[in-house]
Amino acid sequence: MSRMGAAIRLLIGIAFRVSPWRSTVVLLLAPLLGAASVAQGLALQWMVDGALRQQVTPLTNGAVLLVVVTVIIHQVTAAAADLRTRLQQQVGLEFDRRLMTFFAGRAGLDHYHDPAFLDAATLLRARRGELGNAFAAVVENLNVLARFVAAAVLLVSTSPVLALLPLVALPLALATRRQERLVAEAEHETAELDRQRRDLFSLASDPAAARELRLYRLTDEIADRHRRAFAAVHRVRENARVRGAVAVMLAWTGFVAALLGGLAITLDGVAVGTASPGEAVLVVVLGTRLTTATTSLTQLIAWLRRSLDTAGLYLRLVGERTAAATGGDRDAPSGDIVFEKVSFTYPGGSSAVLDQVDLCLPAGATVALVGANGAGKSTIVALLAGLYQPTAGRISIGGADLADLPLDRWRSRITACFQDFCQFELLLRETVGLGDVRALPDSSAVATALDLAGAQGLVRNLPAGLDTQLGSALPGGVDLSTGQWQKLALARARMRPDAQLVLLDEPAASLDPDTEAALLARYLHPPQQRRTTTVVVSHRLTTVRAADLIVVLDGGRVVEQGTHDELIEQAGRYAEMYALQAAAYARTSS
Ligand SMILES: Nc1ncnc2c1ncn2[C@@H]1O[C@H](COP(=O)(O)OP(=O)(O)OP(=O)(O)O)[C@@H](O)[C@H]1O
Repeated sequence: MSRMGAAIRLLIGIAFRVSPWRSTVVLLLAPLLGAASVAQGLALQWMVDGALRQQVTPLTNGAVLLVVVTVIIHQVTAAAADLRTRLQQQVGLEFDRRLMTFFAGRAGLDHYHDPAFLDAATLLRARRGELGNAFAAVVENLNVLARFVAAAVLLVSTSPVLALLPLVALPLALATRRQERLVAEAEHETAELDRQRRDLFSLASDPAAARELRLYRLTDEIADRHRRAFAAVHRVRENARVRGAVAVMLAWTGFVAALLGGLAITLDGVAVGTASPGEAVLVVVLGTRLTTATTSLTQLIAWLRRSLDTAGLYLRLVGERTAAATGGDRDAPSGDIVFEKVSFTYPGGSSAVLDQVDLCLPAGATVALVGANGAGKSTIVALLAGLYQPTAGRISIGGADLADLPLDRWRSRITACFQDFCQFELLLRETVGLGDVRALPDSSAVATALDLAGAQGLVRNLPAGLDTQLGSALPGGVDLSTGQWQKLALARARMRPDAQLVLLDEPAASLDPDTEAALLARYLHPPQQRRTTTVVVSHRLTTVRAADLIVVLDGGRVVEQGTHDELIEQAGRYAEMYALQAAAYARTSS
């Protein structure tokens, strides 16, 4: 109940924040309209009794009341619905804004490893449209509640026994509530399977997978898995719906029986003269109203419950995981970046992928991280970017613990080209300029960044130069090769020329050898600029041999480090890998 209360408070709070006056009007009008509709029954009672007793005053009063109430209800309902729809959209928009900030604004990536988070996030993404409607559900329920109360009050004035009639709706409401709860539980229970089903759908419709799906003829296999996942999800959810429906049906039977009983009592009263024919009309009208109100109530309660469940999901997801504090304005001091006994296990992982790493990245140096697949190179890059926190040990920058530095400030001092860089399908100038949002409108900064990344030639060949729309799915959009996208990602990383730390994770994986050589020459033999520390992850040892420091990782440990010459001299792991690569290169080029 307290969760429901919190969800209602959240919805009403947001509505008042986005539009106080609309919220006030909508929340006041809903119960007023509900109560006013019952007055139509009263008007009919006056008219019938007035006509039978041949009294003009009650007849006229009844007629006037009926006309006025009907017109007011009609006009005001239309206006209130308009206001409510607009408010509903505003509330939905506010939830979308909050969710985007929540998902994209979280400091690290830990939550993406948490299955419970992923399930809740998938459910919330799929049902987020309901958050705006949830406010409407609250309003409509207020309206129906007012109709019930007003009907009960009027029925008491006729016969106290009849006042019990609205109470018969209670089991119906409870049964409907139970059905919704069962369905919601089934949805939570099957959330993971449903997420897998959606992933399969995305896989089948994702252009990135299109080639392999066709080549390996996987479409049927994927469709089959999707169908099986759907059937399993549907079975559980349908089962819950049917179990709930049985109770709802029984409650309806009870309600209809009570309604007929109430009518019989009143008609009996008319027959023996203890009730007027007008009162019988009132009971018929209110009984009909009660039936329609109950029908709406069952639907509305279902709607309300589901909406509140979605709002509760939002509260659980967002409320319990407030974004890590990134406040403060302390910059990282300049100086060496030092790993002291750093160990790391991915959230939910069972074994350490970095094991007591001791490492010094000298300020201003270019450091190459090399090693076999899975050695831990990208994990070191992720820790340096503050995307994860070490499980043990500490990373310091110029002596200051990275864990104590405001993450936003630290991130503003670094720049990166990640292994799985993002293909922002925007105007080319924006795709690059996003590397420093403040400089986004600055064409010369974008041009310099492109130049530094060796991507000016690419821009010259595009129809609208910097203003070319990227992404073939967009009208007039141009798609690029993976290597060209990578050049733009590298240019993006050049938008912060005064960065303290540059992270390049396989920056040349998609580049041709000439471009790669030219690119790495810029990083490995930087001009006078020695304030920037550069970390390059690469498998191509011939291209990183000029680095100031080469760090060899194996199984999450640093096994060797030194300059190229020193490592060759040591005749260890690096020398062995280097010799193998050089021999392979000599074979392929001869
Ligand atoms: N997101 C993740 N969740 C869980 N484990 C991960 C994740 N990313 C990497 N790992 C594990 O951490 C280990 C180190 O991975 P990492 O990506 O750092 O290696 P790498 O040296 O960069 O490899 P590669 O050369 O293949 O890019 C691997 O064993 C991998 O299975």
